[in-house]
Amino acid sequence: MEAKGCRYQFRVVVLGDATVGKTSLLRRFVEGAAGTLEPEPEPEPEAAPTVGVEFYGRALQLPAGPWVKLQLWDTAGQERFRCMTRSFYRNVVGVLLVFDVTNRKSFEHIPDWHQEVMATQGPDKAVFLLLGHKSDLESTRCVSAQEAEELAASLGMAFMETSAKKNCNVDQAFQTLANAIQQALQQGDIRLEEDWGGVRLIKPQIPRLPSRKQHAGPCQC
Ligand SMILES: Nc1nc2c(ncn2[C@@H]2O[C@H](COP(=O)(O)OP(=O)(O)OP(=O)(O)O)[C@@H](O)[C@H]2O)c(=O)[nH]1
Repeated sequence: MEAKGCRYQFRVVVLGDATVGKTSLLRRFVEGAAGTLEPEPEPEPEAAPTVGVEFYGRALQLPAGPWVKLQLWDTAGQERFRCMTRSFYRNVVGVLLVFDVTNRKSFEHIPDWHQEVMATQGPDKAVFLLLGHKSDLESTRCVSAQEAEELAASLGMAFMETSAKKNCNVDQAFQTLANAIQQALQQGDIRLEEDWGGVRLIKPQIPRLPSRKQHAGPCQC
């Protein structure tokens, strides 16, 4: 992950039901940055379910100027891993809540995911963004953008639609979340705290000058 020149590290968790596309979204975002020659690589059709938590990273430049390092935690959507994934909620500043626009149940579970994080973190610690994923599957869609927007508004967050398959809005989603975190920091809604890993300030590395021989000054004898 590019760290040079980064001023902050934001820790972000991606949550949502199994198979909504969390891993594909993250991979698209991270691998997109590596400059692949294929403009539209297909998400792996037989993508294996995430076991526990996996980590990704990418640096982003904020419109205000500074670079941020995004540390991204991909969680397993399956219920049997919930105990493990829950332990990661406290130390995040950003949460992407993902549902699949063709899977009604995954949309209905969004308030539960939101509540899980709130119960661990308390209010005002994290910035949330709701994502309706697989927007390329228009013919089998069963959640409209309007009702998703209404849910997002009722939970106090923004909403976007994404597709890893078509590479639609993927970078924009992470950029939107990072900008909102930066604004919350600037306005003092989120504060840096020593024992909290959500936001870390990255101190610029000052190059060490070669040590010079110490002169003891004029001889005293
Ligand atoms: N059509 C379409 N399919 C997608 C998209 N993103 C992911 N998929 C497919 O959805 C399935 C599940 O994707 P994953 O990324 O493994 O989903 P997940 O949410 O990480 O799943 P868990 O690890 O079990 O929680 C795979 O078959 C992907 O190829 C997308 O944008 N469009």
